[in-house]
Amino acid sequence: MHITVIGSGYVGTTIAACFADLGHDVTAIDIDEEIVETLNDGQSPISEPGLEDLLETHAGNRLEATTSYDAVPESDVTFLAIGTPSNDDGSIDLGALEAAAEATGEAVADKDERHLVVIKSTVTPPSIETVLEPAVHRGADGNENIEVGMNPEFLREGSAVSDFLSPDKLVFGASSEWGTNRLHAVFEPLLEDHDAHVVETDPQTASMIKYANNAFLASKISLVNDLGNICKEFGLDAYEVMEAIGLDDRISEQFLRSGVGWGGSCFPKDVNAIIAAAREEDYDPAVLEATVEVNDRQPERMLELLEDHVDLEGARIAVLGLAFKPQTDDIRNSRAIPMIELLKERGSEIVAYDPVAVEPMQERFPDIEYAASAADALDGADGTVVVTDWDEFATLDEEFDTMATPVVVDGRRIIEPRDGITYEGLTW
Ligand SMILES: NC(=O)c1ccc[n+]([C@@H]2O[C@H](COP(=O)([O-])OP(=O)(O)OC[C@H]3O[C@@H](n4cnc5c(N)ncnc54)[C@H](O)[C@@H]3O)[C@@H](O)[C@H]2O)c1
Ligand SMILES: O=c1ccn([C@@H]2O[C@H](COP(=O)(O)OP(=O)(O)O[C@H]3O[C@H](CO)[C@@H](O)[C@H](O)[C@H]3O)[C@@H](O)[C@H]2O)c(=O)[nH]1
Repeated sequence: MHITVIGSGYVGTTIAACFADLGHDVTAIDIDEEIVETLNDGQSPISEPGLEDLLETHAGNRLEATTSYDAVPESDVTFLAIGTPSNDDGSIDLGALEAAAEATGEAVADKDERHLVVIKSTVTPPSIETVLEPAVHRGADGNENIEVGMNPEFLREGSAVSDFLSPDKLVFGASSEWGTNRLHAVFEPLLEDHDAHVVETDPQTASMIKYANNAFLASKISLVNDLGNICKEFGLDAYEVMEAIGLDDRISEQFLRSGVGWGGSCFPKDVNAIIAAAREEDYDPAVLEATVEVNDRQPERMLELLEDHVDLEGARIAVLGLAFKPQTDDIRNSRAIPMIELLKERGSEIVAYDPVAVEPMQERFPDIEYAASAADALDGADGTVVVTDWDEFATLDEEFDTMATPVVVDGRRIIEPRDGITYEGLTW
């Protein structure tokens, strides 16, 4: 099949490379010329394990990148993977996606065969029906051969390629049997090798499944954090408790790691967007609001634990970990951001370290000190907060002996407590 993928950001690049790997001919389209050039050079515009290899193999072969929409009518299916950033009230800004949807419609306005336009971006209901489908049809000038579908994406940063190529489930949102069959044809090479569940539904339900998925996972972590905070109050270990409840198949052992909370480009944006969409319908989503509230409180709780041992005014505090999770340099909504803000408010002198995410954080906080290693950050510090669970932090040991006062508050249960350091786990 020939697939066009519009938007070559995080999701677009990953799916374009993976579709090519599945044997499809792929045209990746982006308005950013630098991204297009990078892709055509067989390089990746984002850092993601395995992606560079796929691009090296398929660029100039089964994968071509361009700024032009000319390939759209020649293709069998078009995926739209454009950003849907947050507005101030938490709702999503559909502007860029709507413009791309309309331009896609224009590109297929004269097409005589049926064409499927698939929304890959995460969008709240009812926007497919109220904004995106009308934009495509407006562009296509009423051409009835054009159908709009929805295929939400569940990949995680740091494991995007393997998540895409070995999914638990695929969700095909289409408004006709033809649309569903088309999506089956796209994913057939993947389903030949992988036993994934396939959910066939309408586009609006497909868009809600994506939000329900992320809202459920974020709420699971917030619930675990709430329970973890209670465990800590009673001097109990939340990890021992969660290990036990994870043995219940109905709960599952995944996403039970309590700590400083969830960040990234998806959970915060998506939970706030579905809350805003619910409020728009005059529904008050109490559990989801509490999910956000618990998450917002965790960095403050960490500092309260630190304050039990260190007077923060003027103290030198090492922040270990700046990325929102390990294996990425992405700092979007990282818990390190509120942590640094809170430490600044308290008048601490901050020294921060991350194996890969120093540069983006320097842009966000140019006025704090950055260390070249965890050892350097700890040297002479009055206390440290561990915010990201990078493997290298698990091997820290004698580095703590160089601290002025070896107080460690661990937000990710990554440090091994031992004699000689004052250790506080956030929920254990
Ligand atoms: N990042 C993730 O892990 C992830 C996972 C699942 C779903 N999503 C969702 O997927 C969507 C895309 O996210 P992303 O992180 O890939 O976004 P992104 O911002 O990284 O990429 C969007 C790309 O679209 C391009 N673009 C903008 N307007 C265009 C136009 N008119 N024509 C062609 N290209 C255009 C931009 O130049 C950019 O390269 C969002 O809705 C997001 O919520 C993201
Ligand atoms: O037990 C856990 C698991 C995760 N986290 C935190 O949760 C956040 C998100 O982690 P993860 O889900 O691994 O990363 P993302 O790349 O944000 O992926 C989520 O968001 C994507 C974008 O929508 C979805 O496609 C994925 O399915 C969904 O997992 C990170 O800050 C983690 O530190 C915890 O605190 N405890």
